[in-house]
Amino acid sequence: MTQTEVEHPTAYGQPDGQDVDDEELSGPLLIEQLEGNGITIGDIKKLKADGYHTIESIAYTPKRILMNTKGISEAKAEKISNEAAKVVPLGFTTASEFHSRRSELICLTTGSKQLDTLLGGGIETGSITEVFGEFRTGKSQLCHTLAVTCQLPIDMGGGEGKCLYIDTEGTFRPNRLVSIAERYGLNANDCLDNVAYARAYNAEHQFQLLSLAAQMMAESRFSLLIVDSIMSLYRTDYSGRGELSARQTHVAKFMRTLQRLADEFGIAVVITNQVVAQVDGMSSMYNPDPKKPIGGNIIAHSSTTRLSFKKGRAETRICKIYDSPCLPESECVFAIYEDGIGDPRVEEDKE
Ligand SMILES: Nc1ncnc2c1ncn2[C@@H]1O[C@H](COP(=O)(O)OP(=O)(O)OP(=O)(O)O)[C@@H](O)[C@H]1O
Repeated sequence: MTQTEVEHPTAYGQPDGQDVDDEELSGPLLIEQLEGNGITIGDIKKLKADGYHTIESIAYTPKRILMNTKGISEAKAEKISNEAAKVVPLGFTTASEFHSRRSELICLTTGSKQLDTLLGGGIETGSITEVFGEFRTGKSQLCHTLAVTCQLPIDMGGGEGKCLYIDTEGTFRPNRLVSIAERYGLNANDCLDNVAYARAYNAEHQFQLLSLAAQMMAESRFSLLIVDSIMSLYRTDYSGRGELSARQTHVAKFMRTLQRLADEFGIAVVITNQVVAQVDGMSSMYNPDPKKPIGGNIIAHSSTTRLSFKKGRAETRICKIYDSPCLPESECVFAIYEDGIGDPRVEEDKE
């Protein structure tokens, strides 16, 4: 994506601010561009109804899954897939080309310099970051802060995009965004307008919301998708032991779709997760307070970066890198304030 110069801290899409020039952003390719060569507008409508809004989404999906769309035959799926593969690069690239693409990756600031440093710049776009920890460890507070910072100009640690917020526990509080927006000098109303909020009521609904999300992302620039929290509805909707396998299949489908959205739209995906006591003997022998995130291997393997949050003294919290493809297992201290996540203040700062 081309970096857009923004002189003042203005929320994305603000009429009075220097707006993002859509022409400058090399965004995803809309699925409508596939029309022709035997692919009709009717086929495109059918795919859109199933949540495919970009050529990237087609290119990243196996043919047999495309065939699950009503009215798409095997031959048609083959044709659509081949056409998508002509425009979306799916082959090998050199490590240096990949390295230069990665160095252009945008990171969203968490509000805390120490936490950003720990994360190698902030929350990475194009991948899934999972934040887990006990209640009141600041998971939702981080989500609220990111919902604002993702709107900031890139040179201020933002992603110049809107935020999509899926709330499964009813803990979203827009008034928290107002104080965080003020901290960054953003207009609070514009900031709130740039957050698309949905309350998910059951696991099926949580999944359906991703289809709507894809449609919205194809229409305007988003830089962040939050799911707070990922497993809570699964825990209530699939409560019996016998339902575990069905639950994990559904969770896998949900996570795959999240990753597809991250790839397709270059957005950061942040999910929060709860923890349960770890019961196996070995871990409790070496760890006095063994807690592990829920969701098993499916969540573990589909989250790119996994962060563990713990309570510290007063407003402080500790973040530990639990799993990352490129970051060491280190930790840092951050704090929760009225104006969002920040660095712990020394005594004289507080007065
Ligand atoms: N306006 C505020 N100013 C300062 N601290 C706040 C404010 N609002 C909430 N907090 C602090 O944030 C903490 C709650 O964090 P958060 O809501 O992120 O928890 P969580 O990790 O999401 O837990 P849960 O699983 O219960 O949702 C509390 O300790 C609370 O004191």
